[in-house]
Amino acid sequence: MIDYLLASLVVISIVLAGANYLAYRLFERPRHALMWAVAFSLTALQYLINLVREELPSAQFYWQSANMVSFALVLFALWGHRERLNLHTDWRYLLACYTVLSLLSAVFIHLYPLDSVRTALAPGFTFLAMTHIAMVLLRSTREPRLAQWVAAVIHLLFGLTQGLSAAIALNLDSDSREAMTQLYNTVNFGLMPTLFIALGISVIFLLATDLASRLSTMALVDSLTQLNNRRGYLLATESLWARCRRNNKPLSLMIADIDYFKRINDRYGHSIGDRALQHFARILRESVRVEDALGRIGGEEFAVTFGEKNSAEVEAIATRFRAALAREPLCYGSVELELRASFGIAEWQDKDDLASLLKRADIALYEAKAAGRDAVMVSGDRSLVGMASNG
Ligand SMILES: Nc1nc2c(ncn2[C@@H]2O[C@H](COP(=O)(O)OP(=O)(O)OP(=O)(O)O)[C@@H](O)[C@H]2O)c(=O)[nH]1
Repeated sequence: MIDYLLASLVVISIVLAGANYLAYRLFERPRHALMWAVAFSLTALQYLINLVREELPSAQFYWQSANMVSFALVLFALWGHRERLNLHTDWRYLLACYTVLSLLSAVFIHLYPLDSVRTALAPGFTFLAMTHIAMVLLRSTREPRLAQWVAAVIHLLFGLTQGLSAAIALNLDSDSREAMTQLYNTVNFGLMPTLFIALGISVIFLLATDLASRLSTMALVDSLTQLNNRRGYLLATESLWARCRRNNKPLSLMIADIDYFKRINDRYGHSIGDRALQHFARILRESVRVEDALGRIGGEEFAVTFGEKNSAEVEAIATRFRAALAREPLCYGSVELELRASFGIAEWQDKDDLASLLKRADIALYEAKAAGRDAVMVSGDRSLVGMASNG
């Protein structure tokens, strides 16, 4: 019966290792997925060692190998979680931890054979590591929170079961050895497999939700400048718009378009053109507040929506931004490029919807370009009247 259970756990561990490895290969190669793949492979090995226990050369060999594999798999699992949350982990510290634990295990198997300690070492360490994982997951501010909370609770439950195993194991050398062995087996083979499977699923759930949130970010963010793309910008603007409307506050929109950008591409090549876009985006980001909605809405066209600001205030921001552009030319190798841009600004009026506001800012931009470029134009009442009647 126990052999069947162990064989199933070997297969399940291999499946979980494969799923993690696939996640690693198929999507941007996150290192933590690879570490978890190694951890689950080692878990498969550990269950296999248990399965073929009788065939091994000696009990000491069984205990030492089972313990060493167990320490390694737990360390890889922990490392993977820390890596996923961008927490610095010194591998030398992990190696030192592994060496000390393996030596301790050897001492209690060979030098001072103590059933209780050699049995308790692995679950005791797993308890500490799982508690640590649960804590870092709970403290993490990374999205998605729900998947992390689920994983934290399961890791904590798994850790507590391991802690219970360790506590029972520490009493193995007492008078009630038989009862303790029975209790130890009940926890290990009754409770642990279910929690182990739940833990494996929670890790896959973490990878899947990470992937989903990465994909939705990619759908809203421009990969070149890391600003919102047009869709992301419109979404951000809609929520800003709703807030300003609710609070009866002004809202203004600015479109900025780099002048003669085609010439930069033609003269210096596309990669310098890309750098110019990144340079422009960085200065623009630094010129606005985090709460403003900012995005790259076309090739060399950027837009910012300012909550609680009227057009005169935004005009002043545009002027400051132009000065920053002049102060900070793009320097790349021998190339030194001073970027210039034209700006169209429109302030929200009662009859505006987002499309008409954007259109008015666009018309003002067109006027700035027509007036010779490197200029800021604010949408006037005349165009406002025209837009409002359009719609
Ligand atoms: N390097 C680079 N170029 C891009 C990208 N997206 C669009 N472009 C180029 O941007 C240029 C835009 O050219 P135009 O629309 O004529 O604008 P312009 O030369 O800035 O002229 P004005 O706006 O009238 O001052 C085109 O040559 C596009 O190929 C990009 O992601 N990277």
